[in-house]
Amino acid sequence: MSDRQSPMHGFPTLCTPRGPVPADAPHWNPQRTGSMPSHRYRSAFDRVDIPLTGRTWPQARIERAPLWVPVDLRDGNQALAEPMDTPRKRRMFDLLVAMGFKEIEIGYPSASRTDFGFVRHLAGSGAVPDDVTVVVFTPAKPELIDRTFESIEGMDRAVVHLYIPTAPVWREVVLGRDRAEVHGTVREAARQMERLARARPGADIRFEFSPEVFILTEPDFILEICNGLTELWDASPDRPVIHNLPATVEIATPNVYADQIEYMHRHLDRRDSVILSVHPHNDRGTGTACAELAVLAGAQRVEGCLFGNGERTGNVDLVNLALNLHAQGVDPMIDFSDIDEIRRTVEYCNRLPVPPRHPYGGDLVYTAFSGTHQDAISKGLAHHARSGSELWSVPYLPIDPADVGRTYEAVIRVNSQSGKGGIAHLLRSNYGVDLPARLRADFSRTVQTATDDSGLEATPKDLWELFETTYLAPGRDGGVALTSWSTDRNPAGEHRFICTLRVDEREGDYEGTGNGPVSAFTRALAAAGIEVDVLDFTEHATGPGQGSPAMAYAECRVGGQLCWGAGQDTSVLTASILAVLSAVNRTEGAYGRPA
Ligand SMILES: CC(=O)SCCNC(=O)CCNC(=O)[C@H](O)C(C)(C)COP(=O)(O)OP(=O)(O)OC[C@H]1O[C@@H](n2cnc3c(N)ncnc32)[C@H](O)[C@@H]1OP(=O)(O)O
Ligand SMILES: CC(C)C(=O)C(=O)O
Repeated sequence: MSDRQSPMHGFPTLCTPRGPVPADAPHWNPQRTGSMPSHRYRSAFDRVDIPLTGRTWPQARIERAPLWVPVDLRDGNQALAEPMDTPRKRRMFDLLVAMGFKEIEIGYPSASRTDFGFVRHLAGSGAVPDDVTVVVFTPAKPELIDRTFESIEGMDRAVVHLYIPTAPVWREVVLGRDRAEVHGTVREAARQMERLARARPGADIRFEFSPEVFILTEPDFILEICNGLTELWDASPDRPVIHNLPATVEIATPNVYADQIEYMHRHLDRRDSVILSVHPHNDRGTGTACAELAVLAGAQRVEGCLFGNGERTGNVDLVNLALNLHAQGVDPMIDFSDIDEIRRTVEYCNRLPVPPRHPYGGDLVYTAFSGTHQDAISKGLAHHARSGSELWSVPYLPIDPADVGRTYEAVIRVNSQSGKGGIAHLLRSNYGVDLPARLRADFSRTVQTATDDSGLEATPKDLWELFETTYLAPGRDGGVALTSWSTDRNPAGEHRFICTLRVDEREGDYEGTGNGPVSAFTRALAAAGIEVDVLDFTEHATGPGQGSPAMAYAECRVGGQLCWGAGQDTSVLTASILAVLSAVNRTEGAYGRPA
């Protein structure tokens, strides 16, 4: 293909390996330009410098779950208009324990009486299992560090989490201190923590440090402070320090965060004595990607919140992250077997709703409305059931909804975008009604007209009622009705159908013979002047056991027109007769239905 014929002809690439598109690059995009004041912002590459060469994270794979640390009770809580009270905090804490989290940040005890009170409540309640460690958060202020240690008095174990702003704008504008002064404050705070911990020889108190807005801080300054703390706290493999590197406010594409984490992973001292932790937020909507790439780059611990609550657009969503691993065949080490109960508890504690499209937990995430998706899911589920394989590969469903306690009922829902596959699936799974292939197409036209008219979703009950009025009712009370009937069979095997038929209010007695009761019935109809050919006929039981009603379907040619009918009865023969009668009565312009 010559360059001229290429569909890409005239479209310059939008990025270069080293920087932005040159200013003199041709304008190719026909949309309106210059309507947004984008010149007021700088590229992340002009704000951060990462001296990483030979990055390895793009080739890595996540093979084990990192240590997940929920911060719902601290970072999540500080973002709520109405912070959690002690009962709500306790509900959240108990949920996190029940799900299997082993390290849980429980608050900022020096911030408020409520936070302090909750830590004291946990200290005295016996609610912290032996294999769970709580984390308490403190700024680098002496009186607040004292108060933080007061809050954990009597606890066997805890992580005390120190933070300080380190990024240039925060140093200069918020703290009003230079690098040396910030470093000095951190060291003072760290020494105080060490003293206070040493004064409690019976307790296992470990330390965590977060340089706030790590992603905007000079890498050499981060290393200076973190390596200084590793030494000062004398971290060892038995008593590692946690260095938590937050993307406090996301500013760049996730690959940039990955580079920043890999750089730290390679340059932090006493690496075997450091737990490298990350704390992404979601300002660009890429918190999950940042956390995943950070783990590829060497992070071992991830802080986040359930369903992504947290400051502004939220902390990274631990449900999303952990179930992403599950969907890749990696055990997330957290129990999501009743995701709806988890969601209800989180909604109660945060007083915030989880949106219906939220990954893995939203109301609609295992639901298909559109016809082709429904068809594929329905076939996929049936294939999966037949195959007996444990491996999940059902189209459009990244995980088995049953893994998170969802049923298949909500997977397929019908509206005007739906097709015959989904409709048939709902009738089969809810009512045991297994429509023959051509009847599916016939009925789906009726459903589409109804849902187009109403603009609403049709529930399985709505579908059943529509099926009943469309196919079953005409067999029972149409223009042609059976007042009474009986069948018998002579010794030669020939069937006889004897009946009283009411045709348009006139009653008469008729009889027909054939090689089966249904063909004998069509002869009786012919005797009454109604010409019927049965072209296709099927029947099945609608449930297990002898008493379950039978459903029969008949595709008939009635006076030259093709028409489907259906009948239901505990007797297969009665269901079959009703199906033929339904087709007769459904024929346009014939015996009741207007043309
Ligand atoms: C990114 C994060 O999530 S950080 C955590 C943020 N969380 C919260 O703020 C929730 C709880 N906080 C609070 O309840 C209050 O901020 C308190 C009680 C802790 C402190 O309240 P106040 O004493 O009124 O101070 P205020 O909230 O205005 O804090 C700002 C002061 O702390 C300083 N500061 C901010 N962070 C830190 C820190 N990590 N270490 C030391 N000083 C800090 C600021 O420079 C400012 O100092 P200044 O008063 O000398 O200008
Ligand atoms: C201080 C840290 C842990 C934090 O909450 C953040 O940066 O978002």
